[in-house]
Amino acid sequence: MTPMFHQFLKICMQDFPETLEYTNTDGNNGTATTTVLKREMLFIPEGDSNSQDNIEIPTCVNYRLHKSRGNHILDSCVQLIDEHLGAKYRRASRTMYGNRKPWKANKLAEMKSPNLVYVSYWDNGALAAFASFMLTEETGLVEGDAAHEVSVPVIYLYEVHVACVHRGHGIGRRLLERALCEGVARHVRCLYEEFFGVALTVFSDNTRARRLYEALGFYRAPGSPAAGAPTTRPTRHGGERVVVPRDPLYYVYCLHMP
Ligand SMILES: CC(=O)SCCNC(=O)CCNC(=O)[C@H](O)C(C)(C)COP(=O)(O)OP(=O)(O)OC[C@H]1O[C@@H](n2cnc3c(N)ncnc32)[C@H](O)[C@@H]1OP(=O)(O)O
Repeated sequence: MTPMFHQFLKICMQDFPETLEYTNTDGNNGTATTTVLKREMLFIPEGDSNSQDNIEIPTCVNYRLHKSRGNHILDSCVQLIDEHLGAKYRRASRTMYGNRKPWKANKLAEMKSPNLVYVSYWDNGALAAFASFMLTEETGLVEGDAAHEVSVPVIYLYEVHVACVHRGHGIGRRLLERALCEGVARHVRCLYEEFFGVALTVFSDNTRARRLYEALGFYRAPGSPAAGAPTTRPTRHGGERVVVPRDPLYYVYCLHMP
């Protein structure tokens, strides 16, 4: 494990709260109930279980050393992704991953990429929410870089999901805004002069998630896929028809934190 990754994990443990709470008030009788979600963190280390770099980090599950717990967390995460976006992934898998394997096999392989960090929150043993991300390098984010070749250090958000029963209580916003952007990314910014900020990929038709990202200041990255400009085509009767190109499958969003 590199000292940088170790430091990154420490920052994540500091900035993501150990519990998340929200209160629900019953509209009929005014009774308030508080739900407390408990944090569990997981990271995917580089190398195998025999690697000397494989160290125990208190309160953060090392996937290679605790495979059974790690697989339980990953399986719960992929199940939540399936509930929320399974239909989209089924349609898009071949284009996104360039093979004919079932999307879940592709997704699980991606989810085990070294240096991914998972921050999950649990409600009595059931996964309530999670975010997964990686400190990595990415191109296509820098304005004015016409060839989209400049590579910058960035926190890439792979997934953020809140189970339906826990939605609309500010959990998504708290995880992204307070913990990831104002917390982790700001702290990483202090370590890295050239650190860019946060980036992510979102299906273009996922309007709810896009609205949340845009509300937090994310914008379409310069190198993101984009719909082309509308064009006109002559009709058989000598008129003109406007052709509006379809949205791309996904957009890349980013948040620059100078
Ligand atoms: C990189 C990626 O992972 S892209 C994929 C993103 N994830 C998904 O699409 C999975 C399915 N969706 C979800 O899990 C959730 O809806 C999330 C993560 C997008 C948002 O989580 P929530 O905890 O519900 O969000 P939260 O309560 O913080 O509300 C955030 C915003 O969503 C909007 N919102 C909240 N409730 C609703 C609702 N019922 N209908 C529409 N919009 C709503 C509001 O605009 C809110 O903004 P505000 O904070 O200014 O009021």
